[in-house]
Amino acid sequence: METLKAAIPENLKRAIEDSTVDDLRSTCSSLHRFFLQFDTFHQIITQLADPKYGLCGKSKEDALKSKQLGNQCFSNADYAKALDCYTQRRVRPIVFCPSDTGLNFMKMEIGNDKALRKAPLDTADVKSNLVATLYINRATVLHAWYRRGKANASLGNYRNAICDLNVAKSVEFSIDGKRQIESELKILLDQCKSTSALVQKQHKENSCSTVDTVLLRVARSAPISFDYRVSLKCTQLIVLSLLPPLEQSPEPLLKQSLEQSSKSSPLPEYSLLSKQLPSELLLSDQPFFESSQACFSLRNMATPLSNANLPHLLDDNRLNGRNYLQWAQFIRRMLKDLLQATWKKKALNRLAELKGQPTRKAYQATSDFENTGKTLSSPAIEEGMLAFRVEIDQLKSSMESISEIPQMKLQCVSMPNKGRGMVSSCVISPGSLVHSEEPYAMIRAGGKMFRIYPEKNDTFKNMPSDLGEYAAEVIQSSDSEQEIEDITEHKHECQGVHWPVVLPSEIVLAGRMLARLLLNSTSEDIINFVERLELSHCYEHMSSERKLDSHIYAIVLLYCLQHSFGAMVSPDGVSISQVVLVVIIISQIKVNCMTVVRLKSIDTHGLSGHFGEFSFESGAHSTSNVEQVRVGKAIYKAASLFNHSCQPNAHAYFLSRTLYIRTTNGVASGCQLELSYGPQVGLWDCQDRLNFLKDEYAFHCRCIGCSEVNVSDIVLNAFHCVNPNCSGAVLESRVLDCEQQKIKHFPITDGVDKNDDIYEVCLDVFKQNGASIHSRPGYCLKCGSNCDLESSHAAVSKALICIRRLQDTILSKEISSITISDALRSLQLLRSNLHAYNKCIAEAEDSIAQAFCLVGELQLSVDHCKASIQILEKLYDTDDIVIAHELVKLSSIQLSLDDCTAVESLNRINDIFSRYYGLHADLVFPYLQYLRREIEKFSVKAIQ
Ligand SMILES: C[S@@+](CC[C@H](N)C(=O)[O-])C[C@H]1O[C@@H](n2cnc3c(N)ncnc32)[C@H](O)[C@@H]1O
Repeated sequence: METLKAAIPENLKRAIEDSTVDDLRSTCSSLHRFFLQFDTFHQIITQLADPKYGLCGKSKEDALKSKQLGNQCFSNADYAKALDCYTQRRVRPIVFCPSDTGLNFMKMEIGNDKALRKAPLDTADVKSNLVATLYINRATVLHAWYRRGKANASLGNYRNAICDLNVAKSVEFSIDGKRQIESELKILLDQCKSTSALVQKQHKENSCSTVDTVLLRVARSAPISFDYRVSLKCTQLIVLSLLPPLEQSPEPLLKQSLEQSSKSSPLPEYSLLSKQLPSELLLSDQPFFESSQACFSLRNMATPLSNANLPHLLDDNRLNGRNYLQWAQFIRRMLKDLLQATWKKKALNRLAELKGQPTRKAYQATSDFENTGKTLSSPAIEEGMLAFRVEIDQLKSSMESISEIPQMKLQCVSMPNKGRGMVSSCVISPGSLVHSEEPYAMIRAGGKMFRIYPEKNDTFKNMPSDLGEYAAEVIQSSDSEQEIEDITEHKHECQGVHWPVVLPSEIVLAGRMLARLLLNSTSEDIINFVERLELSHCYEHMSSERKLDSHIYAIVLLYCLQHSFGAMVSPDGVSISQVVLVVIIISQIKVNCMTVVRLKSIDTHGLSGHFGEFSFESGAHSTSNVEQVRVGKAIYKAASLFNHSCQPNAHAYFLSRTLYIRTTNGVASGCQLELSYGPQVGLWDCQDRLNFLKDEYAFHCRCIGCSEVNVSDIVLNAFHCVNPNCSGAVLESRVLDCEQQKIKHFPITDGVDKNDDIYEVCLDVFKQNGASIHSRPGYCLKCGSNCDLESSHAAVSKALICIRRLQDTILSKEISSITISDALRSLQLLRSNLHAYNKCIAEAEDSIAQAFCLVGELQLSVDHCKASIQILEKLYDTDDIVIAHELVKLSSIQLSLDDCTAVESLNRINDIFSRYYGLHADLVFPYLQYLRREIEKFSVKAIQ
C-alpha cells in the first residue's frame, strides 16, 4: 500500500488529508480516477484478489530456505529455534490490564517471516506437500518434549513430566496448543499431589476409598450429561439421557444391540448383583443405585454400545456385589469404556454446542481424558475422571449461565456531547446482565492462513477419518469452530491469500461486513446498508494520515470485492458513492470496533510455567494470576451504542464471541450505562486517558472521571511534600494543568467532607474557595511548601532502575537476597520522594511481594502484597476488578500460610467477581473454584 500512497500527487494527498465529510465525493472521485490509470493499482488488486498470487509474501524458495534452517536446528537439538523456523507467525498475548475490554485497535504482532508463512498453497505445492511437511516438522519439535513428558508421566516421574510439558508449552505458541498442554499439566499436578494418597486408599478393601468417592462425584455430576442409574434385576443395559432428544431415539438400536449381546452372554453378573446390593451404595445423596433396572443413561449417544464392547464391559468377575469397592471398579471400568468411545466425543460436542460453548473445548475435555486413560497408569484414570468432572462442572455452569438472558430494559437516548447513549429505564442492581450480543462481523487475531481439508490432502488421506479431522484441526490452530460458519463471508479473501496478513484489521473487517451484505441481499445497495447500520463515525476527527489511508483502502477493498462478487458489487463498476460509503464504514469501524479478549487465568497448575520456582510442597501461591489474550476484533451493532466512561458503571466481557455487558454498580433509573473503552481512572492519569481516547477513537472524553476532580488523578503520579508529615500532593505541570481545567469547569463545592481523601491531599485548593488551583508545579497542594522536583525525579529514576532489576530477576528466576535488599532500599527512596498513593509505589510493593513469594518468605510477601492493595484501593474503586485480582494473589499466599484471613479475602473476591461476571465468574476465572476448594479444605483442617 505504501507504493500506492507514495504515488499519489501531493496536491491530491493534501486535499484528502484536509477533507471533511462534505468533501468526500470530490476527494474519492479524484483518487479513484488517479488509481484507474495507475498500473500498479491494478497489479495490486490482482495480487490481492487472485489466490494465484501472494501478496502475503509467499515464496516457495524462501519457505524451503526456512525449512532447511529448521531441519538443521532440529538435528542440533535446538528445538525452539527449529520451531521458530517452521512456523508462520506469532501473536503475542497481552499482559493483563485492568479493563479487559479494550475497544482499541489492535496491532497484531507478526513475527519474522518463517517457512509456513512463506509456503505457497498452490496446487503444485499440495502435491509436493511443502506445507504439510512443515507442519509435521513443527509438530515433531513440539512432540519431542511433549512425548517425553507423557512418557515420564506414565513412568510416574511427575516432576520431570511437568518440566517437559512446560518446555513444550513454552515452545508452543498457538493458544490451543498451549491450552492442551496446560490441561495436561493440570492433570499431572493434581496427580502428583494426590496419587500416593489415592493408591493407599484404593487398597483398603471393604471401605469407601477415595477412588470410590471420585467415582461417586463423577456420578453425581453425571446428570449434566449422563444420568446413569444402575439397578440390578434387569439384564439389560439401557442408555438414556437428559439432553434434548436426537432426531432418532437411540433406544431401539440399543435394545437390539443388547439383545444380541445377551444371546452371546447371559450377563450372569447382573443376576448375581441383583441379590446382593451393598447397602453402602445407598448412602449417596442421590439415588445412585436405584430400584430394579440397570439403567445407564446417555441419550446423546450416537453409536450404541457395540456387540464388541458390551460383553467386554460385562465380562467382569468382579461383579459379585460383595463390596462397594468392587462395585465402584465395575462402574469405573464401564464409565471409562463408555467415556472413551467415539460417541463420548460426539456427545460432548453436542452438549457444548447446546450451551453455546466452542466445540473445541468439549473436544479438549474428551481428548484430555482419553489421553490420560491411555497414557497414564491406573490411578491416573481416576484423576482423569476427576479432571473430566471439572470440565463437566464448567460446562454445567456455562449451561446455567449461558441461559441467562438480560432482564433489564435499556433505552437509547441523545446525550449532551456524547451523541446517543444507553440509559436504564429502571433501577438496576450491581452484577445484572444488561446486554448480550453476537458479533455482526469479526476478524480473529492471527487469522487463519488457510484451511486444510483432510479429504483433499495426501498426508491425511490414509488416516482414519477422525484422526485426519483432528490433525487438520490441530494444524490449523483454529481457536473456535465458529470460524467455520463464517467461512463463506471470508471467501472473498481468496483462501490461501489471507487478507489479514496484508491489510489492517479494520479494512478486513469492513470487507467482511460488505461481503455479508453482498451474500445476503440481492437488492440492497451499500447506501441502504450504511444507513441501516446506524453506527456513528469519526471522519471529521480522524488524523490526516488516517483519512488518506481510508481513501486508499476503500478503493482497494471495493475492487477486490468486485473481483469476488462481480456485478453484485455494482453492475456498472465501482461508483464514487460506493467509495464514499466505504470510507465512512472504515471510520465507523474505527469508533465502534471492539477488541475481543479472553481472560486467561493462571491457576496453580500453571504456576510452574509462569514462575519456574514454584514448588508444590510449599503450597500453591501465586503473585500473578491473569493474562489477557486478544482473540480478535468485532463489530457488535447494539453494543456500539454504549458510551465510554473512565469511571464506568458497566463491564463488558466475552465468552467465545458473545459479548456480555453487566452493571458493576447500582444504576438509578434514567442513568447512563457506560463502559470503559480501555482507559480507566486509577489505570492512567487524566491527561494520558484523554490523549489515548483522542488518538485511538478521535473524541475528547467528557466522562465524569475526566470532568470532575477525583483523588486518583491527583495522586497517581504525585510527589511527596518536602514536609515528611504532610499528606499533600505535589504535582508536575502536566498533571496540574489538566486538574486545573477540571476545577475551572467544575469547581469543587464547599461541602467537601474533611475526612475525604481529596481534602487530605489538596487542602489548599479548598481554602481558596474552590475557584481554581492556584498552586504552581512543585508546590504542595495541601501546605504550599515548595519541593525540588528535579532532585525528586532523579531519586525516583534511580530507585525504579533497581525495582526493574528485581523484576528481571523474577522473570529469569535468579532472585538473590541482594537484589531483594536493594529493592527494599529503593522502595524506601520511592516512599520518601513520591506521594504515598503514587502508583509506582504500589507496583514496587507488588514486585517485592512476588520476589518474597518466590523465595518462600510468605509472610513478608503478604505484607507487601497488602501494602500494594492499600494504594490500589485509593486509586481505583475498592470494588474494582483490579482489587479482586490483587486479592487473589494475596489469598493464595495467605492459604499457604494457613492464615485464616484468606477466607475474608475470598469473600471479597467472590463479591467483586460476581459484580463483574455474575454467573460466568467461575467460567471466566476457573481459579476461583480452586481457591474455594482450598479454603474449604482449610476450614475443615481448622475445625479438626
Ligand atoms: C461506540 S460509539 C458510542 C455511541 C455513540 N455515542 C453514538 O451516538 O452512536 C463511540 C462514540 O461515542 C462518543 N462518545 C462515547 N463516549 C464518550 C465520552 N465519554 N465523551 C465524549 N464522547 C463520547 C464519541 O463520539 C465516540 O466516537
